[in-house]
Amino acid sequence: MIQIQNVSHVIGKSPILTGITTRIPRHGITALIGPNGAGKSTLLNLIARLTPLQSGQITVDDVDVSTAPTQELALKIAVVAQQLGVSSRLRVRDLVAFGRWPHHRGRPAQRDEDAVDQAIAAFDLQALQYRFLDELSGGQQQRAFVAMGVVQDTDWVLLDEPLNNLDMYHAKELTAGLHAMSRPGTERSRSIVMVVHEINYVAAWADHIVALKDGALVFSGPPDQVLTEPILSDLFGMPIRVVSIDGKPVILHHM
Ligand SMILES: Nc1ncnc2c1ncn2[C@@H]1O[C@H](COP(=O)(O)OP(=O)(O)OP(=O)(O)O)[C@@H](O)[C@H]1O
Repeated sequence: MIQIQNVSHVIGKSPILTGITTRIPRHGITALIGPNGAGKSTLLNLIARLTPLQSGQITVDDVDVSTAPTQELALKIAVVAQQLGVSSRLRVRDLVAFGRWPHHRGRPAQRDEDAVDQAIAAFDLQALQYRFLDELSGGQQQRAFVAMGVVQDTDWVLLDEPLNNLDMYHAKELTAGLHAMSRPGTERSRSIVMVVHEINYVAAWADHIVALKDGALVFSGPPDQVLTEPILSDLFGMPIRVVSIDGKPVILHHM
């Protein structure tokens, strides 16, 4: 479980997050939702210690992220931050293999190569694995970065907008793949925390939702409690309808 206790964050004099207290359950997919600028990426980066915590406390399975040794954290949490342009002449396979670094610390063994092979296959990257990253489309790059996060073989995988740039087929394949690997009871069950804007993917695949607005926690809980017309309309400041098709919620927001 991730426990977030009274976390606040400021940049300069601007409050970015205020007094966030919530829990993210082990296993399953947790979606961080909310409008642009709500503080979702900031919270994800604080959990992963990409941004130093200013106040409050965050523990991941009882490990305090502020004080945990880097190696311990790297074996517990993988993070795929938003990709803001890739300039490097790095091949896809080399990028994915970076995810194994916390395990081999510079001396890759056969099991590391096997893990890289598996991740490359799982994210449909075989045909692209020897291409340079700057020769890929945005969606192909996105899949390579997610594969690098998953190959790290951690209990927790944090992803910032992993569906960015993906076509419908690959968005569904990626989400279904993350969902499968997060089921409790499977051999290597991960807990996935991801920032998602595509609200119908949240409705279809999330097990738990954390909703933020203006740096504050608006709601957290299971989808059937959060994905309601009043909560979503208030969260995004627009009229939103929730209908049921084949017993599943479908969110209409474009009319
Ligand atoms: N380096 C920075 N300097 C100043 N303000 C920042 C900085 N980084 C982020 N912010 C501000 O912090 C707030 C939260 O940003 P954050 O990226 O966490 O939001 P978000 O919910 O992930 O948004 P989005 O959906 O647009 O990705 C925003 O108002 C943003 O402008």
